[in-house]
Amino acid sequence: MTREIKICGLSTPETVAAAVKAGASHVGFVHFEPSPRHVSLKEAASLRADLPGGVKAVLLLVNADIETTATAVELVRPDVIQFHGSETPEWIALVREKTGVEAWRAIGVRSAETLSKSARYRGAVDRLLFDAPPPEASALPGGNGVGFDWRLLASHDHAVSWGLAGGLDPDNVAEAIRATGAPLVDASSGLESAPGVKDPARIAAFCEAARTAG
Ligand SMILES: O=C(O)c1ccccc1NCC(=O)[C@H](O)[C@H](O)COP(=O)(O)O
Repeated sequence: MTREIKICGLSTPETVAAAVKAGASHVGFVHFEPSPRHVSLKEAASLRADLPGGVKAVLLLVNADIETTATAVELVRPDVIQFHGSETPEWIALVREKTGVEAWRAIGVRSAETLSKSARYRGAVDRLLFDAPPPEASALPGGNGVGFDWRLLASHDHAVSWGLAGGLDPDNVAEAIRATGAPLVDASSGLESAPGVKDPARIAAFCEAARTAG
């Protein structure tokens, strides 16, 4: 199995190029103004335009309304929309049907019950991204550099394609893969030298560690 690697929260051509060079299968662009990784739709479109064919563009939206979602798809032409708020299966299924764009839903994993309840997205999404929940009410919905108990995933019967996120970095990603068997890994803040500032060396190290994990 070729493990997929998503580098999220990219905002410059140089770091997008670093992710591509490192072998990322997906690059993520966050369109959510409170995030230090926020990019405008025009910036996301420009970054996306330079991607080679084999690397997919993931646009991160958080409870975006229909106008923003439609404009985002028209401008950015993402390969994937990652819904990272409280979006329902019905909403995601509607957007997916109307736009034809692959749909992921991030799930903040608090317990085994969270995982079992995520089955309600089956048929509405193409992938679930299991992430840590926001550490406190004031935190961002994602990109917090926080992990969760990977053991919950080891015993979960996955009904939907999935990926692992939350506090991953070059030093722990191999262990995360060994512990969960994740077919896709996703990282953001653990690859930064400062909030929103991606470090090309950490991107390369993360991709290498993920690629060579057992
Ligand atoms: O990265 C952000 O700033 C962000 C803000 C709002 C919603 C989602 C966000 N990131 C989504 C991702 O897919 C992150 O890669 C994921 O949450 C893992 O982040 P990290 O724990 O920092 O690696």
